[in-house]
Amino acid sequence: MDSSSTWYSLPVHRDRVISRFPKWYRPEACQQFKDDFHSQVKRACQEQQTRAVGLKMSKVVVVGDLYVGKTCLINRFCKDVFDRDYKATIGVDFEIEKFEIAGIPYNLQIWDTAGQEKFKCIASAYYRGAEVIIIAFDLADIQTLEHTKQWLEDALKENEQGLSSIFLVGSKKDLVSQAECERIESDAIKIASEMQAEYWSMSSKTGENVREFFFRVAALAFEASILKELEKNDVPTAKIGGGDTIRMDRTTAEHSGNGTNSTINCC
Ligand SMILES: Nc1nc2c(ncn2[C@@H]2O[C@H](COP(=O)(O)OP(=O)(O)OP(=O)(O)O)[C@@H](O)[C@H]2O)c(=O)[nH]1
Ligand SMILES: [Mg+2]
Repeated sequence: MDSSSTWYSLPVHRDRVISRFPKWYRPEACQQFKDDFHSQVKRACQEQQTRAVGLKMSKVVVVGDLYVGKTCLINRFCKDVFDRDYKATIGVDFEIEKFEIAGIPYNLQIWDTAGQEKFKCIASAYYRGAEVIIIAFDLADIQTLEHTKQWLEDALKENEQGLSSIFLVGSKKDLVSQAECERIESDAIKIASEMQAEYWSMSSKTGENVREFFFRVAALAFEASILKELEKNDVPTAKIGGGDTIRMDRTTAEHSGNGTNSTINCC
Protein backbone atom coordinates (compact mmCIF):
# COMPACT_ATOMS: atom_id res chain seq x y z
CA MET A 1 0.00 0.00 0.00
CA ASP A 2 1.48 3.38 -0.89
CA SER A 3 1.47 6.36 1.47
CA SER A 4 -1.36 8.10 -0.40
CA SER A 5 -3.76 5.27 0.41
CA THR A 6 -2.47 4.84 3.96
CA TRP A 7 -3.86 8.09 5.35
CA TYR A 8 -7.08 7.65 3.46
CA SER A 9 -7.83 4.18 4.81
CA LEU A 10 -7.36 5.25 8.44
CA PRO A 11 -10.66 5.53 10.35
CA VAL A 12 -11.85 8.94 11.57
CA HIS A 13 -10.90 9.37 15.22
CA ARG A 14 -13.82 9.76 17.66
CA ASP A 15 -12.42 13.15 18.59
CA ARG A 16 -12.78 14.42 15.02
CA VAL A 17 -16.51 13.90 14.66
CA ILE A 18 -18.41 17.16 14.28
CA SER A 19 -22.17 16.82 14.53
CA ARG A 20 -23.15 20.30 15.76
CA PHE A 21 -22.12 23.50 14.02
CA PRO A 22 -19.11 24.89 15.95
CA LYS A 23 -19.48 28.37 17.42
CA TRP A 24 -17.45 31.51 16.82
CA TYR A 25 -14.99 32.89 19.38
CA ARG A 26 -16.46 36.40 19.70
CA PRO A 27 -19.69 37.38 17.94
CA GLU A 28 -18.26 40.76 16.88
CA ALA A 29 -15.28 38.95 15.36
CA CYS A 30 -17.03 36.43 13.17
CA GLN A 31 -18.02 36.55 9.54
CA GLN A 32 -20.71 33.86 9.66
CA PHE A 33 -23.10 34.59 12.50
CA LYS A 34 -25.24 31.46 12.49
CA ASP A 35 -25.59 28.38 14.63
CA ASP A 36 -26.35 25.65 12.14
CA PHE A 37 -25.25 24.38 8.74
CA HIS A 38 -26.80 25.93 5.67
CA SER A 39 -30.20 24.32 4.93
CA GLN A 40 -28.98 23.06 1.52
CA VAL A 41 -25.91 21.51 3.17
CA LYS A 42 -27.97 19.80 5.89
CA ARG A 43 -30.28 18.32 3.29
CA ALA A 44 -27.38 17.14 1.13
CA CYS A 45 -25.74 15.45 4.16
CA GLN A 46 -28.96 13.77 5.28
CA GLU A 47 -29.58 12.47 1.77
CA GLN A 48 -25.88 11.54 1.35
CA GLN A 49 -25.84 13.76 -1.75
CA THR A 50 -22.61 15.58 -1.02
CA ARG A 51 -21.01 14.34 -4.25
CA ALA A 52 -17.19 14.47 -4.25
CA VAL A 53 -16.84 16.27 -0.90
CA GLY A 54 -16.19 13.08 1.08
CA LEU A 55 -13.28 12.28 -1.24
CA LYS A 56 -11.92 15.75 -1.21
CA MET A 57 -9.10 17.38 0.70
CA SER A 58 -9.41 21.08 1.46
CA LYS A 59 -6.23 23.08 1.67
CA VAL A 60 -5.54 25.25 4.70
CA VAL A 61 -2.47 27.50 4.72
CA VAL A 62 -1.04 28.97 7.94
CA VAL A 63 1.10 32.11 7.51
CA GLY A 64 2.60 34.78 9.78
CA ASP A 65 5.88 36.11 11.16
CA LEU A 66 8.58 33.80 12.39
CA TYR A 67 8.27 32.66 16.01
CA VAL A 68 4.55 33.52 16.31
CA GLY A 69 3.73 29.87 17.00
CA LYS A 70 2.33 28.49 13.72
CA THR A 71 4.00 25.09 14.05
CA CYS A 72 3.02 24.78 17.72
CA LEU A 73 -0.59 25.54 16.83
CA ILE A 74 -0.74 22.79 14.23
CA ASN A 75 1.11 20.35 16.48
CA ARG A 76 -1.21 21.05 19.39
CA PHE A 77 -4.25 20.30 17.26
CA CYS A 78 -2.93 17.41 15.18
CA LYS A 79 -0.70 15.66 17.75
CA ASP A 80 -1.77 17.22 21.06
CA VAL A 81 1.83 18.13 21.91
CA PHE A 82 3.62 21.36 22.79
CA ASP A 83 7.36 21.96 22.36
CA ARG A 84 8.96 24.82 24.33
CA ASP A 85 12.05 24.79 22.11
CA TYR A 86 11.96 26.80 18.91
CA LYS A 87 12.74 24.90 15.71
CA ALA A 88 12.22 27.17 12.72
CA THR A 89 10.19 25.68 9.90
CA ILE A 90 12.42 25.34 6.85
CA GLY A 91 10.22 25.88 3.81
CA VAL A 92 6.87 24.13 4.45
CA ASP A 93 5.34 21.12 6.24
CA PHE A 94 1.87 19.70 6.10
CA GLU A 95 -0.47 17.54 8.15
CA ILE A 96 -3.65 15.82 7.06
CA GLU A 97 -6.57 15.71 9.48
CA LYS A 98 -9.54 13.46 8.87
CA PHE A 99 -12.96 14.57 10.11
CA GLU A 100 -16.48 13.32 9.97
CA ILE A 101 -18.83 16.26 9.65
CA ALA A 102 -22.61 15.80 9.71
CA GLY A 103 -21.99 12.14 8.87
CA ILE A 104 -19.76 12.86 5.86
CA PRO A 105 -16.00 12.13 5.76
CA TYR A 106 -13.93 15.24 5.17
CA ASN A 107 -10.19 15.98 5.13
CA LEU A 108 -8.15 19.06 5.80
CA GLN A 109 -4.61 19.39 4.53
CA ILE A 110 -3.00 21.90 6.87
CA TRP A 111 0.13 23.60 5.49
CA ASP A 112 2.61 25.04 7.95
CA THR A 113 4.78 27.67 6.29
CA ALA A 114 8.06 29.28 7.34
CA GLY A 115 7.90 32.84 8.68
CA GLN A 116 11.59 33.52 8.09
CA GLU A 117 12.22 35.91 5.22
CA LYS A 118 14.84 33.66 3.60
CA PHE A 119 12.28 30.81 3.21
CA LYS A 120 9.43 32.98 1.98
CA CYS A 121 10.29 32.27 -1.67
CA ILE A 122 9.54 28.58 -1.30
CA ALA A 123 6.68 28.89 1.20
CA SER A 124 4.73 31.27 -1.04
CA ALA A 125 4.78 28.68 -3.83
CA TYR A 126 2.42 26.61 -1.64
CA TYR A 127 -0.18 29.33 -1.01
CA ARG A 128 -2.03 28.54 -4.23
CA GLY A 129 -5.43 26.82 -4.02
CA ALA A 130 -5.93 27.65 -0.34
CA GLU A 131 -9.55 27.28 0.67
CA VAL A 132 -8.64 28.62 4.09
CA ILE A 133 -5.94 31.17 4.96
CA ILE A 134 -4.96 31.43 8.63
CA ILE A 135 -2.82 34.45 9.54
CA ALA A 136 -1.18 34.09 12.94
CA PHE A 137 0.35 36.76 15.18
CA ASP A 138 1.78 36.68 18.70
CA LEU A 139 -0.42 38.37 21.33
CA ALA A 140 2.76 39.09 23.30
CA ASP A 141 4.48 40.82 20.35
CA ILE A 142 2.28 43.56 18.90
CA GLN A 143 4.56 44.14 15.88
CA THR A 144 3.56 40.77 14.54
CA LEU A 145 -0.07 41.98 14.38
CA GLU A 146 1.07 44.93 12.26
CA HIS A 147 2.55 42.53 9.71
CA THR A 148 -0.60 40.45 9.26
CA LYS A 149 -2.01 42.60 6.43
CA GLN A 150 1.15 42.01 4.42
CA TRP A 151 0.91 38.26 5.01
CA LEU A 152 -2.67 38.27 3.78
CA GLU A 153 -1.73 40.32 0.73
CA ASP A 154 1.01 37.82 -0.14
CA ALA A 155 -1.33 34.86 0.31
CA LEU A 156 -4.04 36.47 -1.80
CA LYS A 157 -1.59 37.09 -4.65
CA GLU A 158 -1.70 33.33 -5.20
CA ASN A 159 -5.46 32.98 -4.71
CA GLU A 160 -8.54 34.57 -6.17
CA GLN A 161 -9.95 37.17 -3.81
CA GLY A 162 -13.22 36.08 -2.20
CA LEU A 163 -12.66 32.37 -2.68
CA SER A 164 -10.69 31.62 0.50
CA SER A 165 -12.05 31.86 4.06
CA ILE A 166 -9.75 33.99 6.18
CA PHE A 167 -8.97 33.67 9.89
CA LEU A 168 -6.82 35.97 12.02
CA VAL A 169 -5.35 34.21 15.05
CA GLY A 170 -3.68 35.71 18.14
CA SER A 171 -1.37 33.07 19.60
CA LYS A 172 0.34 32.60 23.00
CA LYS A 173 -2.69 33.78 25.00
CA ASP A 174 -1.07 32.29 28.10
CA LEU A 175 1.67 34.97 27.95
CA VAL A 176 -0.65 37.97 28.35
CA SER A 177 -3.02 39.03 31.12
CA GLN A 178 -6.77 39.03 30.52
CA ALA A 179 -6.77 42.85 30.39
CA GLU A 180 -3.89 42.94 27.89
CA CYS A 181 -5.52 40.26 25.80
CA GLU A 182 -8.77 42.24 25.60
CA ARG A 183 -6.90 45.40 24.60
CA ILE A 184 -5.02 43.66 21.81
CA GLU A 185 -8.15 41.81 20.73
CA SER A 186 -10.02 45.04 20.13
CA ASP A 187 -7.26 46.18 17.71
CA ALA A 188 -7.05 42.73 16.13
CA ILE A 189 -10.81 42.56 15.60
CA LYS A 190 -10.71 45.86 13.68
CA ILE A 191 -7.97 44.49 11.44
CA ALA A 192 -9.84 41.21 11.06
CA SER A 193 -12.98 42.97 9.92
CA GLU A 194 -10.98 44.95 7.32
CA MET A 195 -9.61 41.62 6.12
CA GLN A 196 -13.08 40.05 6.20
CA ALA A 197 -11.57 37.52 8.56
CA GLU A 198 -12.88 35.78 11.65
CA TYR A 199 -10.80 36.45 14.76
CA TRP A 200 -9.64 33.96 17.47
CA SER A 201 -7.23 34.12 20.45
CA MET A 202 -5.63 30.89 21.65
CA SER A 203 -2.71 29.19 23.34
CA SER A 204 -0.87 26.15 22.07
CA LYS A 205 0.79 25.79 25.44
CA THR A 206 -2.42 25.35 27.42
CA GLY A 207 -4.49 24.23 24.42
CA GLU A 208 -7.09 26.96 25.09
CA ASN A 209 -9.38 27.40 22.05
CA VAL A 210 -7.16 25.38 19.68
CA ARG A 211 -9.55 22.49 19.11
CA GLU A 212 -12.59 24.78 18.99
CA PHE A 213 -10.84 26.92 16.40
CA PHE A 214 -9.90 24.06 14.05
CA PHE A 215 -13.38 22.57 14.36
CA ARG A 216 -14.82 25.90 13.28
CA VAL A 217 -12.35 26.06 10.36
CA ALA A 218 -13.23 22.50 9.32
CA ALA A 219 -17.00 23.07 9.52
CA LEU A 220 -16.91 26.32 7.53
CA ALA A 221 -14.58 24.85 4.90
CA PHE A 222 -16.78 21.74 4.65
CA GLU A 223 -19.89 23.85 4.18
CA ALA A 224 -18.23 25.98 1.50
CA SER A 225 -17.05 22.81 -0.30
CA ILE A 226 -20.52 21.30 -0.36
CA LEU A 227 -22.13 24.51 -1.58
CA LYS A 228 -19.52 24.63 -4.34
CA GLU A 229 -20.22 21.01 -5.29
CA LEU A 230 -23.99 21.53 -5.32
CA GLU A 231 -23.61 24.62 -7.41
CA LYS A 232 -21.46 22.83 -10.01
CA ASN A 233 -24.31 20.66 -11.25
CA ASP A 234 -27.21 22.98 -10.50
CA VAL A 235 -28.83 25.60 -12.64
CA PRO A 236 -26.79 28.72 -11.83
CA THR A 237 -29.20 30.46 -9.51
CA ALA A 238 -27.92 32.92 -6.95
CA LYS A 239 -30.66 32.48 -4.34
CA ILE A 240 -31.64 29.30 -2.57
CA GLY A 241 -34.02 28.29 0.22
CA GLY A 242 -34.15 30.66 3.20
CA GLY A 243 -32.72 33.55 1.20
CA ASP A 244 -29.10 32.35 1.51
CA THR A 245 -26.80 33.16 -1.38
CA ILE A 246 -24.48 30.59 -2.93
CA ARG A 247 -21.20 32.04 -4.13
CA MET A 248 -20.83 31.54 -7.86
CA ASP A 249 -17.26 30.47 -8.39
CA ARG A 250 -15.82 27.69 -10.49
CA THR A 251 -12.38 27.13 -9.05
CA THR A 252 -11.31 23.62 -8.15
CA ALA A 253 -9.18 23.06 -5.10
CA GLU A 254 -5.74 21.60 -5.36
CA HIS A 255 -5.49 17.95 -4.35
CA SER A 256 -2.22 16.51 -3.11
CA GLY A 257 -2.66 13.46 -0.94
CA ASN A 258 0.84 12.12 -0.83
CA GLY A 259 1.05 11.24 2.84
CA THR A 260 -0.03 12.43 6.26
CA ASN A 261 2.96 14.64 6.72
CA SER A 262 5.73 16.00 4.58
CA THR A 263 8.50 18.56 4.75
CA ILE A 264 9.64 20.52 1.73
CA ASN A 265 12.83 22.44 2.24
CA CYS A 266 14.35 25.28 0.30
CA CYS A 267 17.33 27.50 -0.45
N1 LIG B 1 4.11 30.38 26.00
C1 LIG B 1 3.83 29.99 24.76
N2 LIG B 1 4.81 29.77 23.87
C2 LIG B 1 4.48 29.37 22.62
C3 LIG B 1 3.14 29.18 22.23
N3 LIG B 1 3.13 28.79 20.94
C4 LIG B 1 4.42 28.76 20.56
N4 LIG B 1 5.24 29.09 21.56
C5 LIG B 1 6.71 29.15 21.52
O1 LIG B 1 7.11 30.09 20.54
C6 LIG B 1 8.25 29.63 19.84
C7 LIG B 1 7.99 29.63 18.33
O2 LIG B 1 6.97 28.69 18.03
P1 LIG B 1 6.84 28.02 16.58
O3 LIG B 1 5.54 27.34 16.53
O4 LIG B 1 8.04 27.24 16.25
O5 LIG B 1 6.82 29.34 15.66
P2 LIG B 1 6.60 29.43 14.07
O6 LIG B 1 5.61 30.52 13.84
O7 LIG B 1 6.26 28.11 13.53
O8 LIG B 1 8.03 29.91 13.58
P3 LIG B 1 8.66 29.71 12.07
O9 LIG B 1 8.58 28.26 11.74
O10 LIG B 1 10.07 30.20 12.16
O11 LIG B 1 7.87 30.57 11.15
C8 LIG B 1 8.61 28.23 20.41
O12 LIG B 1 9.64 28.37 21.36
C9 LIG B 1 7.31 27.81 21.09
O13 LIG B 1 7.53 26.96 22.20
C10 LIG B 1 2.10 29.41 23.19
O14 LIG B 1 0.91 29.26 22.94
N5 LIG B 1 2.51 29.81 24.43
MG1 LIG C 1 7.20 26.89 12.21
